[in-house]
Amino acid sequence: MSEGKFQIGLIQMDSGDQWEGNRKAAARYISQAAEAGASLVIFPETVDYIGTDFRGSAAEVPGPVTDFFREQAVKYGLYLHCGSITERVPGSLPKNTSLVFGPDGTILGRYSKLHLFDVELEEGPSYRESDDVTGGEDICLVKTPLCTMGLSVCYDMRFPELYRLMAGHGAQLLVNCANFTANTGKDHWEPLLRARAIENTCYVAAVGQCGRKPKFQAWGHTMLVSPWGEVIAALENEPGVLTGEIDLGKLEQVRRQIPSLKNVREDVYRLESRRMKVYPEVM
Ligand SMILES: O=C([O-])CC(=O)C(=O)O
Repeated sequence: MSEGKFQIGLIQMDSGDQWEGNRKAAARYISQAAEAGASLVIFPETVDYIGTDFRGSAAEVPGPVTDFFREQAVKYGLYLHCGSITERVPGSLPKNTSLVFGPDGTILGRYSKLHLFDVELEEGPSYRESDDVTGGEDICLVKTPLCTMGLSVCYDMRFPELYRLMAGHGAQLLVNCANFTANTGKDHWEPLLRARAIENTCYVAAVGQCGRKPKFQAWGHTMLVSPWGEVIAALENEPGVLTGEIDLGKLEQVRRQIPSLKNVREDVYRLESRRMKVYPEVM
């Protein structure tokens, strides 16, 4: 790995309702990503379970499911974002929670999906994620020796203020782990990802679920986008590993050309975060 450059491995999964099968697939893909030289591996949303009983499947975080990911991070000596897990929350609905592990197994960051997918589509079912899940409370930035990551999950992608806040606080890589619907994804997925990359001059790593889910067809199309907005690499709708290079030198080059993060008119308008957590926690 040369200065400011590293390989990232994005793992597109077709998770079902059996953790054992999902775990075996995850183990296989992570070994492929490590073999391809990835220093950071990222999984998609609800990696451990996709079925009809999210509440029943909820697990402790950290707990046995996330222990698997921690062990894999240590085994291969890499940074690992576990996608998200349905987190059991005593006395409340579960949360949709991500953990980031360091190569020594330390938890470096924790984020729960803020925006819940409560929508009515004309040509498709309606979704009420808030019937099953409760939203998180904090924005999450994770500083690692590789880069600074801003975390998000799926529908969060439609809320540009979240990403601008994370970029304004130092994010270089905006991560979205998703289980996007094909109905919306065919028109919205790529434009949203490229817009978040361009407007924030950040890399975007968006890691999807693929295949048929109980309520919808998942869109897949895991994608790595450059700070200039180019699609560096993408998958279609099969499970697998997408690898690509993150080059912070290129990011700086784009920011020198288009310093939009600096050209903000704070005298006219201002975005404010009430709850920003920066990991390792310094605030
Ligand atoms: O499932 C989600 O959270 C988001 C999604 O498909 C969309 O925004 O179209």
